[in-house]
Amino acid sequence: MPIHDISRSAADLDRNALAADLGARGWHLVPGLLSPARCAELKADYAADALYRSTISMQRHGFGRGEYRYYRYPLPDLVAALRTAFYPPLARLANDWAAMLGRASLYPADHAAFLAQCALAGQPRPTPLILRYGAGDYNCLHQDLYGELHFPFQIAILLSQPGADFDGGEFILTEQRPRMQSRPHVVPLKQGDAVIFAVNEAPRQGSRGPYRVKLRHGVSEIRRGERFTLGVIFHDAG
Ligand SMILES: O=C(O)CCC(=O)C(=O)O
Ligand SMILES: [Fe+2]
Repeated sequence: MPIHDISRSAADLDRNALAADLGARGWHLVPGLLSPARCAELKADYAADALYRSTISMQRHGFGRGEYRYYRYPLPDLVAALRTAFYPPLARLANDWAAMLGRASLYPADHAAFLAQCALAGQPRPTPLILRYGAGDYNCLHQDLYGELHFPFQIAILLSQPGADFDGGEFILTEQRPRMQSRPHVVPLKQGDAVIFAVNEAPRQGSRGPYRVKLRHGVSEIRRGERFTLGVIFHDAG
């Protein structure tokens, strides 16, 4: 599968819009990152057991309702390409955020170096995953932290077509602001669109200096049909 267009999409990211969107609301939309054909291929491979290291029933864990599967190493080329290509521009912003939050610059320039840090920190297991929801399923608001070491941004790509393959199933993001009520976002995703969002916290500039907001994401109930998502998380798991 040719993957050069994934690198081009990452290189074409509008850095200013990325920083502005993530800073102001915690998410940035990348329309049409994956073609319908690629979405179809990823969905068809949901049944290919050899590709996955584990399968999680969300209901059993109290995470909601639905199922997801973690890919094993070596990742499918496309999934690996997404991580490799989108990491560098996001790492630059991650280091800017770390500075704003008063931390030392932590993230190396390329993803392989960051994965080596994860492995050294006892987090060697791959985290990219594919999620499948049917009617009545949903994903509770959560954060994908898999250990001490985490990268501040992740990507979710909608593989199904809203209105055709499924109804309902909106991608939801909430910002919990200190001593204030939480602010909800519904991210308008079409098939193949990607949302880049903050994993844990985001720095904000207040009138009395910088403060932090906590972010969580989830999916509202799928009312009809079947909905698949590809989740690209940059840190590995313990
Ligand atoms: O299905 C979705 O849109 C959300 C998936 C998710 O929680 C993730 O990619 O981390
Ligand atoms: Fe998630």
